[in-house]
Amino acid sequence: MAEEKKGFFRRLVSGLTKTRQNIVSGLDSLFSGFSKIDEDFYEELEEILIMGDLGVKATYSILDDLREKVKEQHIKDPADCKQLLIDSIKEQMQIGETAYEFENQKSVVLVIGVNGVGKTTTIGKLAGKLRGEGKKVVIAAADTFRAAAGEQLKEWADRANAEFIGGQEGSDPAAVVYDAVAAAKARKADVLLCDTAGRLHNKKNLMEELKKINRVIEREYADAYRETLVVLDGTTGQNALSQAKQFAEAADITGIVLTKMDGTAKGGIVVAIQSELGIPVKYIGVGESIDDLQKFDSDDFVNALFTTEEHPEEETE
Ligand SMILES: Nc1nc2c(ncn2[C@@H]2O[C@H](COP(=O)(O)OP(=O)(O)OP(=O)(O)O)[C@@H](O)[C@H]2O)c(=O)[nH]1
Repeated sequence: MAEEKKGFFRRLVSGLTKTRQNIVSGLDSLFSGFSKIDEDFYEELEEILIMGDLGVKATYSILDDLREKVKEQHIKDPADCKQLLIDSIKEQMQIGETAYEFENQKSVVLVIGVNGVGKTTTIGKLAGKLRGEGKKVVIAAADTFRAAAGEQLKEWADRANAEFIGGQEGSDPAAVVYDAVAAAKARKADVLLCDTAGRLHNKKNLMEELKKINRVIEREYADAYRETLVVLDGTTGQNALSQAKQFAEAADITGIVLTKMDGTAKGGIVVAIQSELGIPVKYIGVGESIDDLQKFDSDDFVNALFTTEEHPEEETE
């Protein structure tokens, strides 16, 4: 278990290389370049956090908290601020215990996201993870807007050895979910993963579609635990934050999956998303292969971001 956690942290650190270089190299020169903690110091820190995509709101809260800590503890040397800053970022992201109950009981997971964010890949990875734990998984291709999306999803379902239920292009997504629920019941599945639409330019249709799907699940599969995950592309920075806000208006989101965290210098967006929206980031994608989906832990994330080792051998605690 400890070995597993170590490997996991190492992968997280290497996945976050670009984000880490972006934020931490700036901070290192700030901490070593300033001889005292003055307004210029705070101004530069503000700029680094904003450029790192932590978002304006989270940045200001972190700065306020840091100023207070510096004052209370009579800190004079900028270098002594580093740990305080790490603590402030961690505190900013605290939104209570993140629950993964759907993994351990009969459940339906609706996965929402606009095209190209990594929705299909995420469902495939999640299916692979659950199958690895011996769970029975059914995947429903209820995003019937694009036939190619269904084909891709089927490939992932085959790879993960999960049951696949699809529909014709343009068919009713709720009908696909209906069929998938029937299949899940017949096979006594543990988790039903539903790929659903994410056409944000037509929020009213999206809301109607999700409502219809929800009605089918409530009627046909009332005893299943419900989870609604929004998939966001981490490389899109602030745009991901605004997508999350819009989806939160259209559905009861229970968690967020942030993908492509390995390919971006904008990983700081996870701080903005979690602290501004109060919706837990449950998983992050740090690569394209089936085991590149990790449960998100904000303390591990901040530790990985600030680690100075390229290949850490140590666990975080
Ligand atoms: N590096 C990296 N690439 C990812 C990750 N997740 C997804 N991708 C890649 O992003 C691209 C889009 O992923 P898809 O899963 O097809 O995205 P989608 O949201 O289903 O898009 P549509 O099929 O167009 O609806 C693919 O090339 C994936 O391999 C990740 O965590 N890291």
